Amino acid sequence: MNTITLADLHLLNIQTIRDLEANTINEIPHANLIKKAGKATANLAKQLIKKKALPALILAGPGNNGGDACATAAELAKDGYSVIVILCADPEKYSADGKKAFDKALSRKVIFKNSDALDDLLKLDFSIIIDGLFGIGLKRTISGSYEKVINGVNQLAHKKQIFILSIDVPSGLNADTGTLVTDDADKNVAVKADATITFIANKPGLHTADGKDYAGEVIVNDLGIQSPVTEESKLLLNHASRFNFQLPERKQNSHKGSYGEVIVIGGDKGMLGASVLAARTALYSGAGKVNVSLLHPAIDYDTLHPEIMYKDAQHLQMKEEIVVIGPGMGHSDIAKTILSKALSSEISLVIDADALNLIAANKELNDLLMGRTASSILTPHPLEAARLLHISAKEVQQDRCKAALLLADKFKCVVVLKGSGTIITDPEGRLRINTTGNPGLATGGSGDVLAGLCGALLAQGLNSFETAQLAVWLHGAAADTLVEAGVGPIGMIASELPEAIRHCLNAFVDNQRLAN
Ligand SMILES: NC(=O)C1=CN([C@@H]2O[C@H](COP(=O)(O)OP(=O)(O)OC[C@H]3O[C@@H](n4cnc5c(N)ncnc54)[C@H](OP(=O)(O)O)[C@@H]3O)[C@@H](O)[C@H]2O)[C@@H](O)CC1
Ligand SMILES: Nc1ncnc2c1ncn2[C@@H]1O[C@H](COP(=O)(O)OP(=O)(O)O)[C@@H](O)[C@H]1O
Ligand SMILES: [K+]
Repeated sequence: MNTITLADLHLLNIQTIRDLEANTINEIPHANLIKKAGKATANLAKQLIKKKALPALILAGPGNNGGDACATAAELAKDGYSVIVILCADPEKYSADGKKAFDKALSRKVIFKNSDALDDLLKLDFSIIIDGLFGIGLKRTISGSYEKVINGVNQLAHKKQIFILSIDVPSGLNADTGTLVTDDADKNVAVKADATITFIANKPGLHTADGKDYAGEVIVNDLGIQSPVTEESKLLLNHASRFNFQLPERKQNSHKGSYGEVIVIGGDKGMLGASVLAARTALYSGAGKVNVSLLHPAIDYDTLHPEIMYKDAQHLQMKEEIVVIGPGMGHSDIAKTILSKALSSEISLVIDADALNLIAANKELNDLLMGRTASSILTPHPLEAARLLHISAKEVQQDRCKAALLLADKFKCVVVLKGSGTIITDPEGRLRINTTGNPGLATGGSGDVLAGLCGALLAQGLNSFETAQLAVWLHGAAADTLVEAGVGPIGMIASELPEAIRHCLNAFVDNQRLAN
C-alpha cells in the first residue's frame, strides 16, 4: 500500500458486505465480481512470484471463494504461468458464476487435482500458494480433507518458505471477530497467510485477536463497489495519517502550566514501578508537570527522573490535574477510598489496572463510575474487561469489538481494550482498531506506559477519544521503531518505550505540520 486512503481504513462486517453486494447486484453482476476478484488476485500474485518456472498452487473451496480461486487460476494460466489447483469441491455444485470461472480455468490448461493428491503435491515446490478455500461464508469447524489440506500447505510453506496469499480472508478465520471458526479450542485450523487480498472493503477480523497472525499484510480491492465511506464512518482502522485533530501548538510564549499537570496514583507495596513507569512516560510525552502519589510511599524521589514530584496520596485535592489511577494500586481499603474520591471528582481520569479490578468487584465504585459526568478513559486488558462485564476473558476475546462497545455503553466512557489489534471505542459507538504495535509489547509494564501517555495527551488538551486514538497509535509505533532498530521484539522492556514514544510524538507533530 502506498498512500493510505480512508477507503483502506474503512472496516465493514460480513453482513454489511453481503447487503452491499445485494444492493449492487443489478449494476455489477456477480460473475463480473468473481472475474474482477480473480484478476486482482492474479495481478498481485504476479508481483509476488519470484520463480516463475515453478508452478503456482491454488486451493479452491466449495463456495464463491473457490470461484475466485478458479478465476485466479484462469488469469494466471492466460499469462503463461503453470498452475495446479487442489479442487476441494464438486464444480457441478458451484454457483453459475463459479462454474464459469472453473470452465475457463479448465479451458486454459490449468491442472486440477483433488485432495487425494495432497501427499504427492506436498513433495513439490511452488512459486506461491493461493488460498481460496473459504471466505466470509465459513460457518463451521473445518475438518476432514479441508483440514488436511490446510495443515499440509501451512507446513509446506513454512518448510520451503513459500509465500501464501489468501483470497478475501485466510480460510478458517472469522472476518468479523478475528477468531478461528472452531468448536474445538485445541484445534487451530486456518491458513497462515503472508498477505490477504480482501474484497469490497477491509474487515475487522483481519486486524484484531488472531487476525494479524493469520492474515499477514492486508491489501484491499473494492472490485468497483463503492462502499459508503465518510469521515463520519464509525468503524475504522486507527491510523495517524487520518487523525483529524492536532495537539495544540507549542507557542514560544508558553510555560509548563500551558501543558497540563498529571498525577499518577497507584504503587502499593511491591508495585511502585508501575506508577513510576506511567509517570515517566507522561514526562516524556510532554505533560508540563508530573506527580506520583504512591499508596506505599517507600520512595519520594526518582533519581533517574528528579523532575517528577511525589505527593501524599491521601491528601490530594484532585481539582485541576489529570489523574491516571490504578497502576500497581492493589486492593487495600485506602486504595478504594482514594479511587472513590477520584471517581467523585470533576477531573478527567485515566482508569487502569487495579482501579478497574476494584470497580469490577465493588458496586459502590461501579455506580460512581457509571454516574460520572467528567470524562474517563478505561484501559482494560481482556481479563480486566471480562471482570468489568462479569463474563470470561475467553468471551471477551471471542468478539473483542463487541466487548469494547458493551463496556463503552455500560460506563458511558472511552474504552481502550488492549491486546493485538487494540480496540478503541466510545459511547456513540465509534470504533477504531489499532494498526501499530507488535508482540514486543507483551511485557510487564507496557500497559502502565500507555496509561501515562494517555494522561499526558489529556493534559495537553486532547479530548478522551482523540487521546485514546493517538496514545494507542504512538505506543504501538514506538514499539515498532524499537523492533526496527533491533531492540525487540524479544527482550524489549517497558522502560525503553518512553523515549521512543517521545520520538514518535515529535515526528507525528512534524508530519502533521508539513501536511497542513
Ligand atoms: N460478497 C461479495 O460480494 C463477493 C464475494 N466473493 C467471494 O465469495 C466469498 C463468499 O462466498 P460464499 O458465500 O460462497 O462463501 P465461501 O466462503 O466461499 O464458503 C461457503 C461454502 O463453504 C461451505 N462451508 C462452510 N463452512 C464449511 C466447513 N466448515 N466445511 C466445509 N464446507 C463449509 C458452505 O457450504 P454450506 O454451509 O452451504 O454447506 C459453502 O459451500 C467471499 O469470501 C469472496 O471470496 C467475491 O467473488 C466477490 C464478491
Ligand atoms: N502481542 C501484542 N501485540 C500488540 N500489542 C500488545 C501485545 N501484547 C501486549 N500488547 C500491548 O501491551 C500493553 C500491555 O498492557 P497490560 O496487559 O496492561 O500490561 P501491564 O499490566 O504489564 O502494564 C497493551 O497496550 C497491549 O495492547
Ligand atoms: K480464503
